[in-house]
Amino acid sequence: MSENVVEVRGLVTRFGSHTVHDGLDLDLKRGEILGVVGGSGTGKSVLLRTIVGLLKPAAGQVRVLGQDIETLSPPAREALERRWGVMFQDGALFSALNVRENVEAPLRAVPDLGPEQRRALAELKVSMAGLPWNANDKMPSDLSGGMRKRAGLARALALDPEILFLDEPTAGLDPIGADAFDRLIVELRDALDLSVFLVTHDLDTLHACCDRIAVLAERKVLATGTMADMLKIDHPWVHEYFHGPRARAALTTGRSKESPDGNQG
Ligand SMILES: Nc1ncnc2c1ncn2[C@@H]1O[C@H](COP(=O)(O)OP(=O)(O)OP(=O)(O)O)[C@@H](O)[C@H]1O
Repeated sequence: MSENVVEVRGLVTRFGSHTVHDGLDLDLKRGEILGVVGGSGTGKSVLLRTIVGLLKPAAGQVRVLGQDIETLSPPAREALERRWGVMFQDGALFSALNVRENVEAPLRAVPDLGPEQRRALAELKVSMAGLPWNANDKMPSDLSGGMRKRAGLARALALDPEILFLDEPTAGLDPIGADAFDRLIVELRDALDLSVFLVTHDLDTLHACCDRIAVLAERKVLATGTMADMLKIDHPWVHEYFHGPRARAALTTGRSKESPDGNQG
């Protein structure tokens, strides 16, 4: 039986009187890429932010790598937080730091790591994220959208995480850049034994990367399963999403899991 690296049980999240999740259950299994989909405003990003401890649930439990972040002492919480990396939608880079310095930022929390080692590790992650060597010295404002996302990914990989959280990694990328990013995610999962929680609207990404899909609707996870399972679900939004014109286009022209390795975008 595969181990769950994230377990969400009976989650309730609220902003004032607005209930976003009401009794939501979800698992992320070790080694899988889980695609989290749902209509706009269904709470995909809020779920991600709650799992990584940036938002406090109103009720329910979130366990990551077997631990409930809410119950941990500050040092234990920091130690747990180092075991995952998060890539936010816009890369969330520090605008006053160059790419290398952005990736070095989380490494500053590691004791006994000197400046030279920190620099070398950061440059390694920049290269693993598929950026050219000369990107290290560039400022975020000098990067294309795709390069900013890769820099955000490099920073998420800085501490050798076990879990990678990605919020809409291909949003705003052209199809070739998005295709390359999908392949990079799969390559990194395979090479680094990552478990990946991937929020997306991109049907091509679901086809190309995801082992399982979780659909958020009606304030909970309405269904989880493979793409084949999703195609059988008789719920109006799920049916429209997975059988609509864009879904058909993704099926016929989309990025297949079996595609040969590509270039960076
Ligand atoms: N900090 C906040 N304060 C108040 N409401 C919030 C806050 N963050 C999110 N919300 C609300 O929670 C709901 C879920 O937001 P969330 O960003 O998780 O949606 P989403 O599913 O990721 O949407 P999208 O696909 O459009 O990115 C929305 O109604 C949003 O307005």
